Amino acid sequence: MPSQKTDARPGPDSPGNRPDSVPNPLSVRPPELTTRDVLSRMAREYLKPHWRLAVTALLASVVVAGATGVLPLLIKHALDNIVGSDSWMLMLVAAGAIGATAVQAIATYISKVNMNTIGQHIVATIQQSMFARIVHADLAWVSGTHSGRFLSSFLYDATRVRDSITTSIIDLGQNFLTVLALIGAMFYLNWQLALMGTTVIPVIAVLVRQLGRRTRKAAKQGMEGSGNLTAVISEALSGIRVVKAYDQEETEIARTTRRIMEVRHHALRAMKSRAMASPVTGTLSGIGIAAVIYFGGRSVQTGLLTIGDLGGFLSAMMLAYEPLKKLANTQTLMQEGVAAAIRIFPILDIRPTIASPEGAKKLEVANSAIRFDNVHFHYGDGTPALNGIDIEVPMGHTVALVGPSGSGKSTILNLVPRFYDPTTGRVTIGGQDVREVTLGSLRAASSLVTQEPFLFDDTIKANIAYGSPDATDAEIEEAARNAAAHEFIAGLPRGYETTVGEAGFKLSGGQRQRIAIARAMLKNASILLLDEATSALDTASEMQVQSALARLMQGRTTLVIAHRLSTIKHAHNIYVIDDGRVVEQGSHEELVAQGGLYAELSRSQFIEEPVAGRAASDELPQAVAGE
Ligand SMILES: Nc1ncnc2c1ncn2[C@@H]1O[C@H](COP(=O)(O)OP(=O)(O)OP(=O)(O)O)[C@@H](O)[C@H]1O
Repeated sequence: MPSQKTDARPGPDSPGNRPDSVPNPLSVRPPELTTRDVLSRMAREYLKPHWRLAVTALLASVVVAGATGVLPLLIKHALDNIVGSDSWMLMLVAAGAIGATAVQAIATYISKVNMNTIGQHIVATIQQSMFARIVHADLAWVSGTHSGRFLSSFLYDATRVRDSITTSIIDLGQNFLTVLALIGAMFYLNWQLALMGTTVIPVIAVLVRQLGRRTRKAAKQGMEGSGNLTAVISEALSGIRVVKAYDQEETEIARTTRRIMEVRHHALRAMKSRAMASPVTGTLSGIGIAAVIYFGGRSVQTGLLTIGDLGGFLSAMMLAYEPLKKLANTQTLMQEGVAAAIRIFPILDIRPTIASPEGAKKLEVANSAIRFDNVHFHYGDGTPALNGIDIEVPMGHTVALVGPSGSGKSTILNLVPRFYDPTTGRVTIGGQDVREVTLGSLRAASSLVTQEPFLFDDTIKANIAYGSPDATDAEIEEAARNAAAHEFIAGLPRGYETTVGEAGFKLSGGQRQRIAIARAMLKNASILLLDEATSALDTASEMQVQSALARLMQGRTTLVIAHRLSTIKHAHNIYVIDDGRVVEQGSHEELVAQGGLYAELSRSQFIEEPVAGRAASDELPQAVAGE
């Protein structure tokens, strides 16, 4: 489980002070891919697995196109036979028209159902693989990106990719073939008129291509805007208490409104260039039809064409108008899909650097002693956090990390389960480099209890059993008893089946802590990583949490970040960290006697504690050390 503290780090949380736009790794990547690259990758990854459905849809499209292409010829015969008064032939032509439209309807149904089936598979596949990539990605990458942006990619970008793939098959396939069949019919009826009527098509193609480019740009900006919008909304909602406490509702509304307006602006631009496709196609087709009416009409008058030829020809042109318009829209829709895919691909391409090396063995936990050997570490942005750390936690011992805020304590803790890897130096457990064992066995060997434990929106039972899916009810209850949580859980209306609500909101801080301790109890790992709670629990609650922790520490190799020195007086060893270095180490008494940083911290806390009403917790250190 990622440390809450680390995740919460980006950005100060004082409202009104934040930049309007948080850097977004999803948009920072330059879109160096061409439309062709994107389309061929989309086809390879999403269409290929469903090629049978796609081929059936395409065959159905050929039938639709063929049946549509026959209609102008039937109209020609109908008109010629009206003039020639052949009622038998007329009936036959009418029957033919019914047959052609019926075939067209059935084939359209088949192609639509197939393509929509593919479309749903595509969305599900994209969302599934995106989520898997994000969950497996390095913590540094995930915590550097606002979750709202992932949500926007999940919800909007994935469906846009689906739409562009399904549309390109239906429209490019069916409409293109239909237009082709109708052009064929025109040439069959009269090639000179056909040449005249189709000269507008290349002009339409060029103009529509231009519009497609504009749509893609607007769509890309719109998607980035949607990402920013989901980010600000989810941030405002998750920090709603701070928003209210600082009376910043209006600021948040204004910030979100700016984002909404931005999205609206881009959506309108995309819509306008998309909407332009229809009038462009319509006007140019109209010019073509007008030319055919005039010159075709003249040919009928001079006897070069029959009335059927002209009627059939005009109906072919009219029938071509709708698919031509859709074909024009396809270009813009496809460009929206390309823009969405360009945002999705970087997520799908994430390869975690923190992973099990090939052929790695499982961690042997018979000896769970932890060692940090000359560990240096800096974060991705270059911030040096650790400068040559040497720490030893003998098996079964409790070692505490103490130091001013920002000195590097959490960073040290995060290196044990490999949330991050040292820049140089190494971390070992029982002599095994943590980078050389399987990640699964490493994470299974340790339990992490954070300052503000995260609870899922699920039952208390499921929260305790998180990470121990095979635990029986009796084991869950035993863990809760050891964590001093059973009593309050049993007092809840639905006991262990009570849902804790979004992020455990309905429970008190101390109760949440004890559920997290029960979770760690149940996991029963030999290493315990503890970021001690600083939140002001009331004295009774704090005593319960502390005694639960003391039981949890018993017999485990424990590395604890101590914010309150009274609780670690009896730790086996205390390391004082300052500016990413170990500046002092020893027992509480030794460190106090040294008169250094620890003694200073100790003095300041001694002065503050009675004020904070925490005198009672001084009774606890013996229990906390688990001795
Ligand atoms: N994700 C991060 N990206 C960049 N810098 C970070 C990140 N997390 C921590 N830092 C920086 O690394 C240094 C050490 O931070 P760390 O959280 O380890 O300190 P800490 O001793 O645990 O502080 P505190 O007691 O306030 O929790 C600080 O300068 C901090 O600003």
